[in-house]
Amino acid sequence: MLRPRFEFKEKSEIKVGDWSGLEQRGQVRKAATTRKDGNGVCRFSCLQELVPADTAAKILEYLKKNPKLFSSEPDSVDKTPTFEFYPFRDGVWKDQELRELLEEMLEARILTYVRQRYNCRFCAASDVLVRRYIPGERRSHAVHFDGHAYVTAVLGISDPENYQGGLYIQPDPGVASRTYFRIEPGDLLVHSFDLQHGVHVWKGIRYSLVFWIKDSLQAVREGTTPWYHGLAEQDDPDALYNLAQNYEYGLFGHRKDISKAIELYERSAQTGHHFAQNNLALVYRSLCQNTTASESQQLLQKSVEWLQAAAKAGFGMAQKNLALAGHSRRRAGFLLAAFGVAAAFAVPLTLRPLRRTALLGLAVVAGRPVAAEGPSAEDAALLRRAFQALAKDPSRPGARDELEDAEEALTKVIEDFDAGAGRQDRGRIRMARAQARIAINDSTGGKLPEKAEAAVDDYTEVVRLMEEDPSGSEGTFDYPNVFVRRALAEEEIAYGRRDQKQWEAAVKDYTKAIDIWRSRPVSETGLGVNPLVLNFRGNALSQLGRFREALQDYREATEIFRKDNEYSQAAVSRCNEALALFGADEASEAMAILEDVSKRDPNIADARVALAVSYWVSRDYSRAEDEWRVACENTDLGCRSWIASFAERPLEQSRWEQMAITGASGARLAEWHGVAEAYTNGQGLRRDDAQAVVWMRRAAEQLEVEAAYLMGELHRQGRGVQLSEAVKWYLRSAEAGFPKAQYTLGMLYLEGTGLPQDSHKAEMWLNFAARQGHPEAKNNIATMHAQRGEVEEALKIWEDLAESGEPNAQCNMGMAYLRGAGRPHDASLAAEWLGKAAAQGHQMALQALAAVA
Ligand SMILES: O=C(O)CCC(=O)C(=O)O
Ligand SMILES: [Fe+2]
Repeated sequence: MLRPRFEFKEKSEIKVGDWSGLEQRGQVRKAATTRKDGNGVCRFSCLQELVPADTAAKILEYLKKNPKLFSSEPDSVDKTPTFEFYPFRDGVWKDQELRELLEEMLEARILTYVRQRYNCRFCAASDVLVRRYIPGERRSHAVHFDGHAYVTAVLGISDPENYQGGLYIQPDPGVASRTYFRIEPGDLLVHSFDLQHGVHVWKGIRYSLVFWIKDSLQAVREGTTPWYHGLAEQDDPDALYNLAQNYEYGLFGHRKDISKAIELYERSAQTGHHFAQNNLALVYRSLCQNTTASESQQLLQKSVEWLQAAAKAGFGMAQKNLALAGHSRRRAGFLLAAFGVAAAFAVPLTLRPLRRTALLGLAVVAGRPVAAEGPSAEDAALLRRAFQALAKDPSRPGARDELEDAEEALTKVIEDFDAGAGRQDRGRIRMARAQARIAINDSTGGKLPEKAEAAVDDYTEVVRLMEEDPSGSEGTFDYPNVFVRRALAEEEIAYGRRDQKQWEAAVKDYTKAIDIWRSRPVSETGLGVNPLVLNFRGNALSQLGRFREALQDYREATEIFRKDNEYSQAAVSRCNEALALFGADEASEAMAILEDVSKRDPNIADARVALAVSYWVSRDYSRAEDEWRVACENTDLGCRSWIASFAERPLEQSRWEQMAITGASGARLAEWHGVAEAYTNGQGLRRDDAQAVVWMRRAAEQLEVEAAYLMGELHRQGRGVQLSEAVKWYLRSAEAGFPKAQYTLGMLYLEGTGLPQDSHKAEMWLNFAARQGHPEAKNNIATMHAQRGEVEEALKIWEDLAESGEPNAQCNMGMAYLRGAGRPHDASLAAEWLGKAAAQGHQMALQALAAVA
């Protein structure tokens, strides 16, 4: 494909020291300008063969011969490896070979030219670095400014015939304004700190050599950026932005000073600087944590407004952040992790259990069984299919048959495999069967409560397995989750059989989970009590008429949601609180809360629904209908049937009255519970999701590699992206070198989900991800080696992973030493590794350790 190329219009002969040749000059207008910033153009130039082409060739040869020079340390910005190498750092040469090739060139030509052109007599080089872009590794450097360098010079060393794309400039916020430079080996491209640029190598191999130059030797020595101060005073938008960043992070000799950063970002953002707008939005958002609820709301408002400004201008990074804005860490991870029933399908079910199942069969070191026989090939295939069925949308046509097959298959695997399997694996398969059973019940609209009962039995068995070894299970995140899932299954029985006792069982299980969360310091797990589960317990307590206790749960949930800036979730909790207040005969307080909620956030359908019910009961039909209408504009949840019930007013009146405030609130709450649950499962938030998808897609279309990956994740979270589209974006992101996308794509090929099953491609992508340090990909690759009897390769990877603390790998190392498989037998090393794995709750290691002792 042809990428638009930047064409230099001005060309002239110049002399630089002993060199004379062609200087090409170009310029672009900047997106953000002020009157005082030198009329808003950015100039740059390219010197043809300033460095002899054969020197460039020698450099390239040296780099290709020494791939180890490149660091695979993660980038501070996107956390994927940088693949950069610094032969010259902070003014000091580190690599003799390149010094010999470059030192003279740097002094006599590069710096001489820069001093001339940029009118800075004392310019000095601070760093020289090499970047490489090769297949499987990162292929892009997102659009940016070189904030730490006054001037940057890029020396071409790869033949542009050997790659597509490369270094581009992007004058506007949007990707459409991108044009690529063609840089021949030996050519030097020179630009200043205010050039918006990036790199995307579409195909082939590219190495580049970058010189970072500061305006004085002192700035090099001290690692500072003095040129911004004067420019910022003149309101130069780029200087303001770069300086703000220095204050935000405490970089380049600046002490960290958030208010200073905000002041500078604001000034830059006002001029239309989309980077400043984006960063400012993120700073505002991060400040929410330490303020009161109302201040938080204001900050969030400002944050979203700036993101919208930049996103609407077409800036991909801001579009991605805007898509993420409604969903903080707790919501995204927490909500999905905590649910059984409907959200179970939103959890990235496919990959995790599959990885485990892969490991199940592969729990071998050197081809020998560790603690268990793997499942037979037939059973492994059954497992795979069952997990695939579970990962799909349960409301699709034909789901029920597939789910029943899955239940049957999992039952068979349990029968075949249980005796030999480790405790964790037995637990996993039962969790999956319980999920299948719940899904079957759900697919009939709750008409098969016996399936929910059978699921409860599965969860009970999982609890038993976990409790066989409390030290191993208490530490895992799964343990409280099993109780939550069992409670949700009990609720299904309660509905299906109208069995009040089941509500008590559910309360008990929620309590167990909540108590476990409470007993764990937040500093350790980073999670604390799941506020959604507090809501669930509140609902179950309400079902039992224990409104006072329910109130406490709802109020605590509200507090937690507010701390997390989850205002719409907090509003749902407050609606619940209001309903419990009705139940407790505190109608006026309840109404006050509902009115407050709907005033603050008119889009919270929950409050409208509750208000409608209240008005209805007080026979104020027209206000009731108004509230309903607004509610229905915000959710299509059951609205049609409810709207219909308005039409049959006389008939339905008694039903509403039954649900009424002073009457049998149980029934009303049951109805309500359905609404609330649908909300927390994300269905009621469809509008937000739609927005998120729209912005995320735009960002992905701008080749934001993370946004492309996140499009796939939105599919997995069941948030409005089709599998076929998700696969397309995973592929794009993976091809651009994003490790998480490479891993996911590998797993999709392995499973044959959304793509034809292909184990070669699977291994290729997993390998790319593994080479970039993705731990789960490394683990899977090691397992694949072990399966093929390539013991040494497997152990090399496991050793590395084990040292970084990965428990599976630690267990495998322990077993290798224990068995003398691939490593000399060594009981003490074996005990050491097994002990480390066991300390992290690794079941197999615990068993092996017990056997050793
Ligand atoms: O690879 C290149 O040509 C330049 C990379 C770049 O922009 C940077 O490292 O800041
Ligand atoms: Fe750069």
